[in-house]
Amino acid sequence: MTQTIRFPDGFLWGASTSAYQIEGSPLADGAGPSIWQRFVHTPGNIRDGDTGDIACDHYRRWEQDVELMKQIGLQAYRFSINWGRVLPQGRGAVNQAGLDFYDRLVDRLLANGIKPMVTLFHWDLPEALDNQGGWLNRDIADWFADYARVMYGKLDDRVTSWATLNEPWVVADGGYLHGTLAPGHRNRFEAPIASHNLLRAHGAAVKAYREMGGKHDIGIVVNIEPKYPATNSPADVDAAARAHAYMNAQYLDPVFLGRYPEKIKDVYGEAWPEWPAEDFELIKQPIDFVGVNYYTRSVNKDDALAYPVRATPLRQTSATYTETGWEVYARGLTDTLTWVAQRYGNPPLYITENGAAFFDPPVAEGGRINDPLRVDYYQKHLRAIHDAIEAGVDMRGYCAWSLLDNLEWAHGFSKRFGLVHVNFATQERTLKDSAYYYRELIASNGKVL
Ligand SMILES: OC[C@@H]1[C@@H](O)[C@H](O)[C@@H](O)c2[nH]c(CCc3ccccc3)c[n+]21
Repeated sequence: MTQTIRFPDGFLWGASTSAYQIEGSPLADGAGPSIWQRFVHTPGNIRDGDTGDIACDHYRRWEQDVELMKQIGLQAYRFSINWGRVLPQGRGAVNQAGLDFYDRLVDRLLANGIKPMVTLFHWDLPEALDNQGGWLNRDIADWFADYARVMYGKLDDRVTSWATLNEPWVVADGGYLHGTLAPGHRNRFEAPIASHNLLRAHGAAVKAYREMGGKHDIGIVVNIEPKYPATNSPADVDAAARAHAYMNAQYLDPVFLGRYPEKIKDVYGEAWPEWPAEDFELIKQPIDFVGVNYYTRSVNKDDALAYPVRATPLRQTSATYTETGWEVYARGLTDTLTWVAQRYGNPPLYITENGAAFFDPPVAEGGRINDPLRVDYYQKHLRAIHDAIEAGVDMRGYCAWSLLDNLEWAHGFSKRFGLVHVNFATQERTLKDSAYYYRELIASNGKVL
């Protein structure tokens, strides 16, 4: 007999997107290009040569998309601001049309009883700043704080949830170490510098918010993937510890503890710089919540050749895998949430992303899209969140990734995470079965689990 699951009163149910993945119109109405403009138009970087030139055409179809959110019954909508739409050169002159787009979107969300949850940076760095060194230039902390002040000034009278960064680990690892994401650098000496400056920029934006008298919530969004050792051999245990330090602790330790995990030096070796002490005073500005993006776990084996963590994830024979090659392992979410709670003093937590790409059947007669594997994924992971709540974790809300099928970065449009199917040829939207399931979940505050 499964017990009746109850989520806390006021638990917030939402869905997430990001600007470059859904908006399209990257240069419309005075917007300045981001580093993704050059990256996607460089042959070989994106599967099938897909780009964000149109994506979900959300820049023009945003009113229809808010209607979809209302149809699903979303209580919140997490989205990001395209920095270059608002500040075409990344600094200095404001592009009023860009600011107006987000202003109108926020008003329409609120008119529909949907809480806007704004992320200031979701990987689309203005090209003009990248031309000045981007995340490798220590001045970017000030550039980011200046941009943040523009957004606070325009929207803080209505936006009550701010996140500075989305997943600094992915930006450093993908953009500067492995080169799989914009700006496509492959340099083990650059990666820690970019990562550190991302955290400095986070701190500078939080400090700016407090200094302007901001009274709402501000936090950071990090991806966390729990790392389990393949065996209990010291070599594998240490490999998992290195992988954990690199992807997980490297970000929340500076923010909450004002220092990096000791293990990170073992990961980077000679590539790890010494940091000025005052940087940590900036990085560890008190925040109001942590956004956790959870998708999967990894089981790690010691592997001297696997740079930089010297650990290789092992495929789990009896597990289900998603289209992005991620194991479905909901227990890892409970473990992740209890780890964050215990290590950092039980801060308020939101799941800001959780979801899966599975092959979806074409739209059936009557417009139904049967996606049972995605429904199962959500059911398992929401039960795992409930287990964490029972263990005392301060869970405040959940945002599914994603509202819409969208541009899955280097995967192009080939990986569909949406609750809503998008026909990219016609831009027709169709709610998948998982959207109807999510609607029931929201309406019952999780009771249908
Ligand atoms: O891959 C699905 C989503 C992306 O579409 C989001 O933009 C991004 O925030 C996001 N992060 C993760 C987990 C971290 C990760 C990203 C890319 C590659 C491997 C792990 C998964 N996702």
